[in-house]
Amino acid sequence: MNRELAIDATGLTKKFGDFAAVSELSLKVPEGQIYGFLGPNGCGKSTAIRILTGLLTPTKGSAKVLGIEVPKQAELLRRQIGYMTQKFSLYEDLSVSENLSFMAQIFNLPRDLARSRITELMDTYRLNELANQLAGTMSGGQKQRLALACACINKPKVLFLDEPTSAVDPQSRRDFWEQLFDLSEQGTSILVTTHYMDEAERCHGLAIMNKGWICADGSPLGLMDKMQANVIEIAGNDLRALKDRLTAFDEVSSAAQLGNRLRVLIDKAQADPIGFLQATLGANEPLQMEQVRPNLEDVFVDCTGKPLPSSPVQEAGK
Ligand SMILES: Nc1ncnc2c1ncn2[C@@H]1O[C@H](COP(=O)(O)OP(=O)(O)OP(=O)(O)O)[C@@H](O)[C@H]1O
Repeated sequence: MNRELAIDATGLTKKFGDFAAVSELSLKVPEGQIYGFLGPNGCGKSTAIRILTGLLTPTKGSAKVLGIEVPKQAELLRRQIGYMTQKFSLYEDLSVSENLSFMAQIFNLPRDLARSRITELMDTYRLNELANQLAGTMSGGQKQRLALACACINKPKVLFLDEPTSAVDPQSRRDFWEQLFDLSEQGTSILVTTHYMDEAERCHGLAIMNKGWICADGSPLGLMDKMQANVIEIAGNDLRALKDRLTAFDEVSSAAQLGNRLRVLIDKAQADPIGFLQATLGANEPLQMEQVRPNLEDVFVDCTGKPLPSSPVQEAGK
């Protein structure tokens, strides 16, 4: 095992009956990095995380997290990781300090150590003034801070965060990411699922999943550079009709309106995308076209709109 990898998964597959929720997933997360896990709803991100945390047994494949094999050594691993799920994993009828004390008990922290750790976490995550408030009465942002504090009670070396920012405002999300970078600097490796492209851009590395398969993996900049489509923005009138016309062509993988512009993804096999569009639309249309830099949303749309690889697992299950 390469000790510089916090997560090292190869060929993980999870089937529920005949349905493969995760197919041949390989994922390498270097120690200390924040790795983003993206993909459409239902593509298998949470299932993959549940396998990596040792909560779910894969149908096929193996993974090592911190050098510990899952699911074989799941109990050993659980003491060294933190897991925050998308539905806040808090006890709503317990106060802030009671939630933290309860987590400390689950991890069998000695009483003195628990006390000092809880004090430290209440300071770090600005929970002191809320110590006696019931978790169920807190705002989304406050609950999120408490959930992160709870997930960190055992000073985890790897943190798994499943859509941790789905219920919080932009400022709270920003603060949350600053806290993740503090943790990363202290050596914690983080795998975080998100549907927000601004969050994805902050990650050191990204894996994008589609229908159980990883369809792209790399740094945000690397993924944008490698994208298999050029991006053209078209300004003009009647963009809804234009969109319908363009998406009928195989070369156009996506067209989406942004204000008074249409953002069009055109297969890189077309060496001259603007020339292609002009020829396609005819010379008498007064349209302004400009080739622009791809962003991560383009990468996401391009990658999740592609056909899936043929799956030996799915074929075997037929
Ligand atoms: N225990 C289960 N039994 C049967 N099917 C399941 C089970 N758990 C997950 N699935 C299915 O596996 C697929 C992947 O689900 P998963 O929750 O991993 O997706 P996700 O990428 O995390 O989605 P989201 O972004 O919406 O949270 C879905 O089709 C889901 O219905």
